[in-house]
Amino acid sequence: MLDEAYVQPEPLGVVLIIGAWNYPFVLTIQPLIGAIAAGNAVIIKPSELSEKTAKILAELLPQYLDQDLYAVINGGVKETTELLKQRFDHILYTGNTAVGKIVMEAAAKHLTPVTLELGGKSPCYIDTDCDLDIACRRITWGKYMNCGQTCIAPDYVLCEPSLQNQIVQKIKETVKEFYGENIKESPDYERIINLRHFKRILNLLEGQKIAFGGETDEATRYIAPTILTDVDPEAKVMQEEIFGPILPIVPVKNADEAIKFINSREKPLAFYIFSHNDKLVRRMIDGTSSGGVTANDVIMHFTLSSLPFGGVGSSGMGVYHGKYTFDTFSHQRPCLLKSLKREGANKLRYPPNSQSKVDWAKFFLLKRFNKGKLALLFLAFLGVVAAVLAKAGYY
Ligand SMILES: NC(=O)C1=CN([C@@H]2O[C@H](COP(=O)(O)OP(=O)(O)OC[C@H]3O[C@@H](n4cnc5c(N)ncnc54)[C@H](O)[C@@H]3O)[C@@H](O)[C@H]2O)C=CC1
Ligand SMILES: CCCCCCCCCCCC(=O)O
Repeated sequence: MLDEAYVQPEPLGVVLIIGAWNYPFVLTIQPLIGAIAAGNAVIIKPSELSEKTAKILAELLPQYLDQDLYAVINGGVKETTELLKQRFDHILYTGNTAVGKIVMEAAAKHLTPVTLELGGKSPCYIDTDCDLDIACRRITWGKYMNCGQTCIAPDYVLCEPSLQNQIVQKIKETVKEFYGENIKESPDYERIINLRHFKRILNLLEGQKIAFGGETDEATRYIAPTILTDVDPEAKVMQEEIFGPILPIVPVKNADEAIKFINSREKPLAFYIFSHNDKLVRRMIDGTSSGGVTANDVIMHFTLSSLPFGGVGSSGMGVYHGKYTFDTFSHQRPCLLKSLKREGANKLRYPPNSQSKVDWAKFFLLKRFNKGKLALLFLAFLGVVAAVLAKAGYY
């Protein structure tokens, strides 16, 4: 009661931020802002795949930030491997799970804490009690934005079989509304980052029932917005994160089967539920685990700086965004400031021990938690009297 207790955040030291290519600016600058706010020095390693952004970051940042404290290092696997041999005070890595393990292993050698922003297959459940027009419009936006190369894009849809054809029809109409008759010509429809990823995504289409889309062009790395129906949970397209504009629909009997389906797989980065039924939404949230959730929309939880963003299990560890970025890059140092006075009150914890000391300790430490409201009030009153007496110098 008479001491001062507080938490003082302190900078960790030197932070390494390793970014990914799909949103190359935001995925480096957003953590950088929090790391600076928390008082750290930072090394940024942008993705070599988005080479133009990497180059611009290396050109621009030194013009605005102290070069001794904030450095941009560009390079690929060789350079990053070399960087990871150094001792950092925190590493925030965004990218695929396999490399996440490499980063964590390298960090472990120096006991460096890590935040791993990884990926996964984010499911999207559409309930029968739902405004399908709105649901499909929002899903179309979140799935085909950046050509499906978004870590929290809805990876696949789970719904009752009766909804499948309606969903295909409505997404088809929305694609036309968003990108026009000739999607290839739309300035709003992107391309796949490189040939390796283009071929990887094409490979996922093999043997699948294409209900919409499916057109591709290797020369421009174009893959049309595509929907697959009646997808077998064992199919290749259901084994890895798609990270491209392909939306498989896996029919399930009901919400319970959807929950079981989700829980039988690795924990996803995001989970989306579309339903008018609030109870069902809560039940599905309670019955599953994922990095984050948005109900009746997709992607949007990422945009709230009041919410922590991050994965769980194989979709990552640790969180950032808003104040959470500051916390991630700080040590929360608990401080208790006592005075050298009032030594009498401390006798209770010093030897020699006695039953009466134990009884008093129990009274102060344990019993107060078991008291009713009146007793608590009385204890609070006693506390105030004790404090006043102590202040007045009687203690
Ligand atoms: N949780 C999140 O916030 C986000 C997660 N992602 C996930 O990232 C994945 C896509 O990114 P990637 O293709 O991995 O991006 P990437 O190929 O750009 O790699 C990410 C970073 O890891 C570095 N790297 C690659 N191989 C390495 C190695 N062997 N050793 C050390 N460093 C290495 C790269 O230089 C790059 O800076 C998807 O799974 C996606 O879901 C993407 C964006 C956001
Ligand atoms: C108001 C609309 C704002 C849309 C922002 C979308 C940002 C998506 C970033 C997803 C994260 C990622 O894949 O790296």
